[in-house]
Parts: sequence; structure tokens; C-alpha cells
Amino acid sequence: MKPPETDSRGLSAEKLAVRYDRRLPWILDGTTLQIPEGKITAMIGPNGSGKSTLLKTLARQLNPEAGRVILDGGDLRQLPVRELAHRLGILFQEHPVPGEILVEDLVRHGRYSHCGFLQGLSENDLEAIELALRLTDLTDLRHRPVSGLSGGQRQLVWIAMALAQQPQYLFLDEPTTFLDLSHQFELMELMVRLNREHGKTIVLVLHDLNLAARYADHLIVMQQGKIVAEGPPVSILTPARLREVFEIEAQIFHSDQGWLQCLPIGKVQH
Ligand SMILES: Nc1ncnc2c1ncn2[C@@H]1O[C@H](COP(=O)(O)OP(=O)(O)OP(=O)(O)O)[C@@H](O)[C@H]1O
Repeated sequence: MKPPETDSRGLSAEKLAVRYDRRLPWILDGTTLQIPEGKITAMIGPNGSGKSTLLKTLARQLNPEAGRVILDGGDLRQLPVRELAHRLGILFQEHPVPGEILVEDLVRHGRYSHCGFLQGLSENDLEAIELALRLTDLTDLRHRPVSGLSGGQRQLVWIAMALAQQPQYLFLDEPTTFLDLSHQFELMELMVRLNREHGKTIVLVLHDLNLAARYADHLIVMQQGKIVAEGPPVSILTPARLREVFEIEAQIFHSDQGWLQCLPIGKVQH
């Protein structure tokens, strides 16, 4: 691998600009940002504000037309695919299930970037798979076909596959979508454990402002393809900003347990 171009550690982006088509407007027009290392970052914003586009660009699923993403001082585009899989674990919204594959086999796929398809799994690989199954509470379902699981259980299998890669960064686009409230909290508690106990830097798109307020260390607020605010939830989630960005009236307060809470009241009346 080429030596780093600078000394800076971590993941950042410089003057990113993305266009899905030359006839369409720019998204992320000149976006520069730094993902805080060892933290949970949540991207929030209305539909179509560019959250997924930014997440995909940071994870090299989309190539920016201008600017670059920098990982540990080097351009992310220069990173060999295998190395990329060791560094970044990705869970996006759409993921078709291949045939009748079993839970355990899909999770094993997370290890192929380490051992290759033709080589057998090492002790390390097997340990990583066991840990991923255990962390996601899937050990009892390991021999079940993925296609026969509920939406929420399937979501966990994809997360387990990403975990089996043992990446430094985890990117998740709306991971709570198919989950009931209890499983949403469970998933976010898992994110906290992966962050605090396993040292992962986590970047996720969330629609639920309460989950973002409670579990994220850092918020990135997007509106019309641009980052309009960044910082800790307590300074970012204000009634004025929710009015401006989400067009909602909301109360912001701390619960008896000390959690920052957002109570949406209704749409702003123009
Ligand atoms: N494949 C695509 N082709 C053309 N335009 C796209 C494509 N994907 C997204 N867009 C457009 O880019 C803009 C940003 O979309 P993006 O999916 O990043 O927003 P988002 O904030 O993640 O939205 P949501 O909350 O609805 O998932 C939108 O105007 C969207 O219509």
C-alpha cells in the first residue's frame, strides 16, 4: 500500500461534490468534514437531504465527482478492495438475500476479505464469526435460512456479517427501519457496546431524533444536500433548528433519567 500522504489519522472528507447525473443538481456541493474517531456519529435530516449519499461516498460506494475521502492520511480511492473491507463495514438499506443461504454462511462471507474464497477459515476467522453471532444474539438461529427470518432478524444477520469483517469503521444506513421499539433500543445498545467495548467508530443514518439524541456523540444535520450543523446532540437539537430543517414544532427537554428528548408537536404552520 502507498504510504499515507499526510500524518492525519481517521476518516475525513475534503470538498466533496456528487452528482447522480450531469443533468441533476450537485449534492454535497463542496462538503468538508471529519468523522470523530472512536465515537458514534448520526446523520439526520429530512427525506432527500443527502444523508445516504454522504454515507455512501464516505464508504466508497459512490465516487465523488470532485473532492476526496481521506482515511488515515491517504486517499480512500487508492485503498485495495480487500484492505477496504478490513477497514470499513457497511450496511445499506437494500440488500437482497442470496438464495437459501443459512445465517452462519452469510456471516462467514464477512471473513472472505481476510481469508479469500479458496482458503479455509483459520482459528481467527472462526472466532470472529462466533463473536459476531454472539454480539447480535444470532447463535441459536445460525442454521436457519436467512430468507425465513423476520425483517428485524435479517437486519441483525447483515450487521453480524459486517462485524465478522472486524472493521475499524461501521457505516449503517437507517439500521432501525424494520425493528419494533424494543429491538430499536437493543440495536442501539449493541452500537454503544461495539463503540465502547470494541473500539469501533460508528457512522449511521437515523430518522428517529430521540435515538439520535440519546445514543450519538456527534450529530451531522443535512438539508438540501448540505451539512447545515454539526456537534453534540445537546447543542444541535434546538426547537429553532428543528423548525428550520425539519419544519416541525418540537419540545426539547431532559427526561428524569437525564436523556435528551425530542417531543414533536406538529408541522410548522406557514
Ligand atoms: N440513484 C439516484 N439517482 C438520482 N438521484 C438520486 C439517486 N439517489 C438519490 N438521489 C437524489 O439525491 C438526493 C439525496 O438523496 P439521498 O438518498 O442521499 O437522501 P437521504 O437524506 O438519504 O433521503 P431519505 O431520508 O429519504 O433516505 C435526493 O434528491 C435524491 O432524489
